[in-house]
Amino acid sequence: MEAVVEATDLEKRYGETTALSGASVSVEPGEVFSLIGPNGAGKTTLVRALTGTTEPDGGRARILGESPSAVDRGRLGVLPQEFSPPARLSARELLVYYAGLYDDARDPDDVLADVGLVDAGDTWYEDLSGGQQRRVCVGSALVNDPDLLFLDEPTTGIDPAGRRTVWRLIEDLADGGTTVVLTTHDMAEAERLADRVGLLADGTIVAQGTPEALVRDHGGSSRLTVETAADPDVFADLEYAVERPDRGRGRTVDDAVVVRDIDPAAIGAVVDYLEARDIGYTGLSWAEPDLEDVYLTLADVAERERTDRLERGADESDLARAGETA
Ligand SMILES: Nc1ncnc2c1ncn2[C@@H]1O[C@H](COP(=O)(O)OP(=O)(O)OP(=O)(O)O)[C@@H](O)[C@H]1O
Repeated sequence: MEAVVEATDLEKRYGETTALSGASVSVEPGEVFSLIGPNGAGKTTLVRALTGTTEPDGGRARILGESPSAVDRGRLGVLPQEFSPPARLSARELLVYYAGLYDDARDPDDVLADVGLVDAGDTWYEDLSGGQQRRVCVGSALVNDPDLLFLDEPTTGIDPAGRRTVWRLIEDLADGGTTVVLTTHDMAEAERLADRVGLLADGTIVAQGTPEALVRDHGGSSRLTVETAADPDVFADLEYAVERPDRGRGRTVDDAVVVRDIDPAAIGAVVDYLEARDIGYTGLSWAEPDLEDVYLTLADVAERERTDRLERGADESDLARAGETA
């Protein structure tokens, strides 16, 4: 089956900044594909290159079998990260307005219901809460019942209940065959919605796969977190690896330790160990690795590689300068 989204080696530079450095991604019909990655990794730029709002400097992008700028706009839905509709139109009027841009649009009231805003339909956009505003924006990307939907951080600023409304909406769309590409910083969102996840770092996809495969390959081991100020050394006689929790980028916390690769059935033995040695603790929690662990591990590796590259670059230019003056 032909991919609905096909990006090959996309490059994009803004002056000195490289936003995309060979990003390749392929999304199958009906898939929900989530792009995750640190701030500035290039997610929005990739979405913009794929939706025809920015022209890449290199590589090739195709969506729905066409170049992004040539694709039938009636088949495409786009929610940009920054989107400011007219402030003095009500939620309903905005959806009516956007629906009017298409020949065969959905009933705006149905869209209003889908995004959970029937009660706020007559409120001016500027008087809606931030989360309600974002939901109207999500609705505006759906009015044409697109075959392919790009959502750039759709749930940012939306409260937990509203976020679930949007998640269910995306799930229903996917069940109905819509292909969805979404960017998010919410790992629970990616894990719940995405068939596949692509982690973008430094303008390139450093890992992609189903959430399960990514967790298996990069998530590390299960962990038992013990909230204690005790030094990890006091756990030396325990038959498990014990360390301070890593909060990413080399940062650790000092009021907890993590017991690695431990079966839930063995938690009792750890409690016995703590009690026998009179080691004070205020809580215990066990967790399997998840997408957040994958994210923290891979983003950390990418960041270290970037720093190394920058340092090597600085060394090389120092050498070149030294060569010039010699
Ligand atoms: N129009 C622009 N002009 C100049 N630089 C830009 C422009 N758009 C993006 N950039 C730069 O390109 C890089 C990638 O930005 P991009 O917005 O794609 O990242 P992102 O992964 O979406 O980040 P975030 O998670 O913060 O939304 C950043 O360094 C950004 O500053």
